[in-house]
Amino acid sequence: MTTLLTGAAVLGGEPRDLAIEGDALVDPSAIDRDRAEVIDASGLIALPGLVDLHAHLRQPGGEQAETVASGVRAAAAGGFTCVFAMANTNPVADTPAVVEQVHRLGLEAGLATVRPIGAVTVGLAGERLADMTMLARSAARVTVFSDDGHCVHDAELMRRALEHAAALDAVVAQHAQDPALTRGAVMHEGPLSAELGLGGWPSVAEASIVARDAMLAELAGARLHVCHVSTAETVEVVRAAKARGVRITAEVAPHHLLLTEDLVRSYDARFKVNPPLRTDADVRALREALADGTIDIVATDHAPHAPEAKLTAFADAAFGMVGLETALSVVQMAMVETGLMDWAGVARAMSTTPAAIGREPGYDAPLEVGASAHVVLVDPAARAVVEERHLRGRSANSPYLGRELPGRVLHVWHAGRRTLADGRIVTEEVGR
Ligand SMILES: NC(=O)N[C@@H](CC(=O)O)C(=O)O
Ligand SMILES: [Zn+2]
Ligand SMILES: [Zn+2]
Repeated sequence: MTTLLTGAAVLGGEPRDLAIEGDALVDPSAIDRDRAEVIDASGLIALPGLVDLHAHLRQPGGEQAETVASGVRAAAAGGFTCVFAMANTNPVADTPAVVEQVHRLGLEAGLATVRPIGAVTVGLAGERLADMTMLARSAARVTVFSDDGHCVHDAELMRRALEHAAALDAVVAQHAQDPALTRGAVMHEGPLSAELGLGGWPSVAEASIVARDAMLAELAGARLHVCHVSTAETVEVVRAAKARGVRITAEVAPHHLLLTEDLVRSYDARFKVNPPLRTDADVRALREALADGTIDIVATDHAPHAPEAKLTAFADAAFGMVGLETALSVVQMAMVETGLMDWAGVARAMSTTPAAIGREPGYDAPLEVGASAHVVLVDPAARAVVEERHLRGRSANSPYLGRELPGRVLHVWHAGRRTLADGRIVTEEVGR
């Protein structure tokens, strides 16, 4: 079966045709056009399948909020063809049994590749290292390790984790949050937290851990990845570490590129996230850092929560927001429509580079003939108010409900198989 996509602006550039045959992109001039399914892609932008290095799929243990199967539906709806699943499940993904279970659930669900992230420490307790070598050598071939949700706070443990990771060509993804500086913290620390009477999370609690970890990574000769950078101070630390030649990469979550702390005035727990929404100055610094490459990638930190976890007082509610379905639209709004980044830059930040960090093959030659057919067609001119029915995962804790966002993901192919058609999930994929 051959599919011909005609006239798409490939990576936002000049319109040309793309052809998908089997699991690969082939030369459109070399196919039998009479036997191909033709999709008119004029006016649409073709991007490579998006890769999310940071999503919470909640299975095992949190199935009321999300499952691997529901998570990949949200992923496909958002244009993602590969999702790295965070380790803070119950049980924690600190053994081959758990990472292999998540990996297998991903294969059963289809729609996208699911790559389990392994825990750094047993039970995410920060006391002793998980058997990282066993996780890397398991059938799930773990390449990213993270205690996300918790900071690996003990410097000696972090040093050893980085040394193990270096030996495995893996990366440690740190949730940078000094626990002592953030006790009781539920929002950004500043005049607004004082006014609202809510515990404050100071920027230094993030930047200080990143500074320490950059030095440890340099010492270990290891790769360090910084999860969800949220402040201007952290951007400066990452910039300085890169200038020194430290092997450091960093991600920003879409919500930190668009939303600010004033939303917390509503006391609506949809706006409660860790790290918290920050200030306008932070948003500006994060956008500039993503545009200039100081921040390498966008990762969703998709964090679904059941309604009960959010329908409480702000201080008691769970941290986290869903983000797979809306990520590309938010990046279009914050980066492309502001002129800070072109679509080729978006493809780098949301596909090529996260795949390279996670050692996921098939994304290094986006949309070139011979490459794996991970393809997304986006209508950049569409605009829509986000409603619950647009969210395909199990949870609806989106900060964008009721807000208009640009862009619509229309079609997705994962390794040549259609996973989204006219914005609808192609369910034949499920169960293959
Ligand atoms: N981001 C969040 O606010 N929450 C995440 C944990 C995390 O990413 O730190 C979660 O697992 O719910
Ligand atoms: Zn985190
Ligand atoms: Zn997270």
